[in-house]
Formats: sequence, C-alpha cells, structure tokens
Amino acid sequence: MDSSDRSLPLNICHVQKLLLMVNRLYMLLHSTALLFLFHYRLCFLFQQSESRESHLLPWILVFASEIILSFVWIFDQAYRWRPVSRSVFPQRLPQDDKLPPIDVFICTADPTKEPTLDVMNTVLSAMALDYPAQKLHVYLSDDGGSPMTLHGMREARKFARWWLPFCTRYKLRNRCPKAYFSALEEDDHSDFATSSVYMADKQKIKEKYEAFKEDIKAFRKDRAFSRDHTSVIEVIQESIIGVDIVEMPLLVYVSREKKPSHPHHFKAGALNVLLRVSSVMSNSPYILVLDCDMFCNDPTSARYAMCFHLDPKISSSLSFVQFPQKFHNISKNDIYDSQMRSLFTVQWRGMDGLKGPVMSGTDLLQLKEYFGTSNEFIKSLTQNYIRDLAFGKNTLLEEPHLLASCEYEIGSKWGQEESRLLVGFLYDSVVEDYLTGFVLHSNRWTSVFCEPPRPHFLGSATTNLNDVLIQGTRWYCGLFENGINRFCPLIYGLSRMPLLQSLCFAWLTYFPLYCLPLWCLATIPQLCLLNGIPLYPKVSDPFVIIFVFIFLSALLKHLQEVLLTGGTLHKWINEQRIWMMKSVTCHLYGCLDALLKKVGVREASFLPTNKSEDNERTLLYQMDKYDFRASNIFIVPILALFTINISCFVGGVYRVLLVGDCDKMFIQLCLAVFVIIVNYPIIEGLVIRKDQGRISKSVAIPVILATVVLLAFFKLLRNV
Ligand SMILES: O=c1ccn([C@@H]2O[C@H](COP(=O)(O)OP(=O)(O)O[C@H]3O[C@H](CO)[C@@H](O)[C@H](O)[C@H]3O)[C@@H](O)[C@H]2O)c(=O)[nH]1
Ligand SMILES: [Mn+2]
Repeated sequence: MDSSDRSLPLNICHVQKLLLMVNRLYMLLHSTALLFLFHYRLCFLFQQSESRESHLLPWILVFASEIILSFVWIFDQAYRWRPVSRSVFPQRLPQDDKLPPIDVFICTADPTKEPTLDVMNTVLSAMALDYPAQKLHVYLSDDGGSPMTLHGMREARKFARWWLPFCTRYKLRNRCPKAYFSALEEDDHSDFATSSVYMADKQKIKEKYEAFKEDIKAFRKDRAFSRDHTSVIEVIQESIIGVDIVEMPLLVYVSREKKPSHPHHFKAGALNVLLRVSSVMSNSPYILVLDCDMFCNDPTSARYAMCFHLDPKISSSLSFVQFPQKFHNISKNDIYDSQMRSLFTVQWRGMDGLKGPVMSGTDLLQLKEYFGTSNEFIKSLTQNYIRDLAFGKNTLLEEPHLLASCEYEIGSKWGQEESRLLVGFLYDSVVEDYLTGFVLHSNRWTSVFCEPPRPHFLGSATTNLNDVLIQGTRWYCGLFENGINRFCPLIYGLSRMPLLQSLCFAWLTYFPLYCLPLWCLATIPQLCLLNGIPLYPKVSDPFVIIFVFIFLSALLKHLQEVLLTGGTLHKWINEQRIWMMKSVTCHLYGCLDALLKKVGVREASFLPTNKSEDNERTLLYQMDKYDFRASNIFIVPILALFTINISCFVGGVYRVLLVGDCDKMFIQLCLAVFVIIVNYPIIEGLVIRKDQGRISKSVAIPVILATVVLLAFFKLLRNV
C-alpha cells in the first residue's frame, strides 16, 4: 500500500434515500389509520347501548389484540427509519505484517446431530482463510467431549497439509472442501479452471479428500452429548516429527470439563472457555465466532471485517462486525422462511443505520480490551501478542486445563455484567448472542453489518416444520425472557441507548407476543360470525375504509419488502403462513417457557438443531411441501384453529343467508376466508397428499371432531 492510499476510507456507509422516504411515508399513513381505528373502538366502548353490553367481552379481546399488534408494529418501524448499505475496500488494508492476529472459535456439541465430517469442513474452511497463517488460530470447542471429533481434528490437520496449499496456489474462493467438491464443474471460479495442471491437482486432492472422508466415517460411533467428562485440550499437530513444510494456522481442540452438578451455560459457556484457553495460547485481540455448521464460503471475510476494526473513525467504539447468516440449503420459495429474510435483510440493515445490528451467530469481535481488565487472570496476561510455539510440543498444558474446568468459574463473574464490564459472553439467556449484543450496545459500544455480495459464511438452516418450531420455541423463549427480566429494552435499554435502537431491541424481545393477537383473531371474530355478533363496522359505514386500509397497507408493505429483497409472490404468502403457524405455536410456547422459567418451574435448555440431512425430508422442502410429521403440540393447535375457521365460515355463510345481515358480518367473513386461503396447504396435507409428510389421519380425525363438537356445543349454549 502506498501512502496516498492511506487517505482513502476502508469502508463507506450509504443511506438508502428512496427506501427511507417510502418507509417514512408508509409510517405516516399507517399510523394515522391506526389512530382512527382506536377512535372507532373507544367510541364503541364508551357509548351507552344495548349492543355494547352483550358484546363487551369479544370487543375488548379484539381491541386488546389490535393494541398489541400496533405496539409490535411501532417497534418494527424503528428498523425502517434509516436503512443503510455499506461498501468495503479490503484492497486498501495495510500489508499483512501490520494486520492484527485473529482467533477463530468454532463450537460443536453433539456428533450425531452435527456430523463430524461437516464440522471438520468448517474447521478446514476457517484454516484456509486468506490471512497470514501465523496470525490465524483455530479453536474448536467440543461440548460432546467426543473421541470422534478429536480424531476428526487430527485427520483434518493432515488433510489441511494438502488442502491449504491447493487453495492458495489456485486462489480458490470456495475453501470448504465439501462445498468445493460438490459444486458443479461450471461453478468452478478458479482462474485456472481450464488449466490441465489444475485439473490434475484437483483430481489428486479429491482423492485425498475421499480418503479423509472414509477415515472419519470408519471411526467408531460413540455416545452423543455427554454431560459428564473431563477436559481434553490438544494442540493438533503432525504426528511425523519434523518441520511442517506448509505454514499452517494453529489448530486446537478444546473439550471443557462437564459435570451434571455444574451448569455449563451451553454455547456461551463454551465460548467463555475458549476465551480463557486461547488467552494463554494465542491471545489475539480479535475473535471470529462460528457455529460448527457455518463454513467460510469466502476467504476474505476476516479482511472485510478488518476494514471496520481498523477504521480509525469507528474502531474505538466498535465491538463487533456482524455478517448475515446465510444458508446453503434454502429452496426457492423457502416455505418455512428458514432464511429469516426479514431479519437479515430489512431489519439488520435498518439497525445498521442506527447503532448497529444485534449479534447473531457469525461475527468478528473485539473483546479483549474491556474483557481483559475485568478478570484477575486475564489482567496478568501480557497484552503483547506472541505465538508461543513451545505449546506445539507440550500436550499436557496445565494452565488451559484449569481454565477449562467446571470449578474455575465458581465465585467469579464469568457470564455476567458487572459495572458496565462484560465478562465474556453472558449467561442469563439461551440467546447469548442477542443478550451479549444488547448489553454491549447498552454500554455505548456499536456494531456494523457487513454484507458483501457473495455470502461469506453458509450454514444449515432447519428445513422441516418440527425442527423449525422447536428452534423457534428456544429462540422466542430466550428473546421474551429478556423482555421481562432486568434487561428489558424499554427500561434498561432506553436509559442507555438512543430511542430507536432500543425500540429495535424491544421488537426482538416482544414479537413473540404475536401469539396473543393471533390466537384471538383466529377464534373470536369467527365464533362471533357464527353467532351473528358484529365486531367490525358495516360495509356501508365509512369506518370500514380504515380497516381495509390497515389490512392492505400492512400486506402491501410486506410484499414490497419481499420483492425488494429478492423474494417472489410465493415467498410472500409463504411468510404470511409460517408467521401464522409459528405465532399460534412456538411464539406461545416460547412465552410460556420464559414465564415458567421466571417463576422457577422450568430450567433453561438448549437442544442443538439437527444438521444432518435426511434426503426424503429435504426433498419435501425443496418441493414446497410442508412436512406435517411434527410433534402433536404443534399440529393440534394449527389443525384446531383451521377447523374453527372453516366451520365458522360455513356456519356463518348459512346464518347470513338466513338472516340477511351480510353487511354487518362482511369483514368477519373476509377474515375467515383470508385465514383459509393463506393456510390452504393444510387442506392439501389433510385430503390431497399421499406422501409421508401429510397430516396423519389418526391425529386429524380426533382433533377435527373434537373441535366441531365443541363449536356445536358453544352455538347451542349461546342460543339457550
Ligand atoms: O451446549 C451447547 C449447545 C450448543 N452449542 C453450539 O452452539 C451452536 C449453535 O447451536 P445450533 O443448534 O446450531 O442452534 P441455532 O438455533 O441454529 O443457533 C442460532 O441461535 C443460537 C442462539 O440460540 C446462536 O448461538 C447461534 O449462533 C445461532 O446460529 C452450535 O455450533 C452448537 O454446537 C454448544 O457449543 N454447546
Ligand atoms: Mn445452527
């Protein structure tokens, strides 16, 4: 780099002006309409009339739902206030010898749900990052304490001797071996794709990879996710004594000690052990955190992140650079919204325009600075970076074992926030990333969202209904509990960060409350339709325009965002549907779990998601067919609510034809029709589909019968 370059910025932030104007105009119109709606509801509640007396309860419930929806809507607008995008110029970074060292942390927990070969692919992709090898250190935390994983690491280290030089020689962009070898020939973006030497080399490496794969497969399978094992720490190195010809990043296997009697705090606990262990080995000022399934899909990510950490204008307050979570197994119409489109496009970009996004999975952090002073042990460490090669020869490593033991944290502040200092990743919640990011922001740290055109990390998304809803239950419990504990964004946050930023956090903790209005609006208006109780204005009443406007404006805004972020009309309706399904199931269970935990009836739990592929189930997802083989606690409410909507619609039409009050009941009829149309795949699953993923008759028949009988009973009761 010559000195003239030094004046050029490493990154630029652009405000998206047109989008900003569209968003603010929408906010103005929609909020005005909401005010009219409140006016309409309040007028009814305060009027003196007979109809008010008999319809009070359903009116209050529907109004309460509208109030909750409006609040969640207001929080959601904070993301749309100032959307930005960024350009990054890694070519302007200082030379390699001036780059700071990085420790990469990868977590795995369970070799049955997280296949060892895939974890090793992530490890290899991280080792192959385009970064000076002496400045890169890769640590794998294995919470399963599995010999299979340790064996995998040794084999991966051997394979890396071939793989890393191959990647650099041919400047590969795709440095995850599995992804590289499974990519189609046309996708080979190497500049050498047509050279015969390259093809020959590729073939040779492919054979080595196959052998490596076989080796891992052949190793005996063992028990998974043990909660009781001693610590194992090993610097992985070549067994053949002698100098490595290839310079390689340091590779360390860490399995912390676990005892059933000691809480291990899941991923946050694992990361904190890595923070301690790495600090006596490589002690880099920056860490890159990866889940075991999030392989590096582009070797330049660390350099991209450095464009922010080394930018003098922002680096002093910058705590982490967040990359969007992207997944390698997303289908075109993504029926479960496994990619979380809105979060990683609309919402994180919006927060980036405020004080920065929430921490979510894959990120590069600057932690040591304030983390160092908060702990006696770390304080004693030298801040200067030395890669101590002596560790390479010493496998006993007394100190790291102490740091990875269960007892080490007893009586310490690890996992807590103490007078504005965070000691590692926080333990108070199963969404440790959300909470740690939130508390960092509360302490005036900022973050940035780094979204290069090519996805830099790719993970495995959950792609069947059951996994999606189980993962959702864990997340929404974790998020909601942060809305009702001392970290409430509207109290703790509001006094420590700007209003809009705390509203963004408030949305994250309170959107699980969608369960209340969705349950309400899927039942009350329908039951009232059956019994001829109007809850909305007549078609001839001008107020009907307000309701229609709010409904359409919400749907159209959502559609605009889906289309703008690369989605299709199909994707839009899929998002509407999965939002309804999730709201009435995992949002509800998440909130209940959080409440039960608060009163002390339930313990925190973290079931890692399944990352191994099941071909038959994957195929269903790829074909846009819902996999209804989910637990009954999810299927029963979905089915019961759907039955209520269909039966009440049929009963409602019959009643309207008999009585002739269509204009009074019109909106309620429309609401039921909307629910039925959006959830049409349930009918398919019930009566049309013949495949494995259809709704099982043995569940469906009793649920439908019971619902219809209850409805009939309810109708009779009203008529008495
Ligand atoms: O006791 C545990 C449990 C999990 N993990 C690891 O944590 C990571 C995330 O677990 P996963 O099952 O993939 O959960 P997800 O819901 O997919 O993870 C998302 O949500 C988590 C918070 O709930 C974040 O920590 C993750 O970064 C984010 O990708 C994986 O690498 C696990 O191996 C551990 O190391 N120890
Ligand atoms: Mn995951």
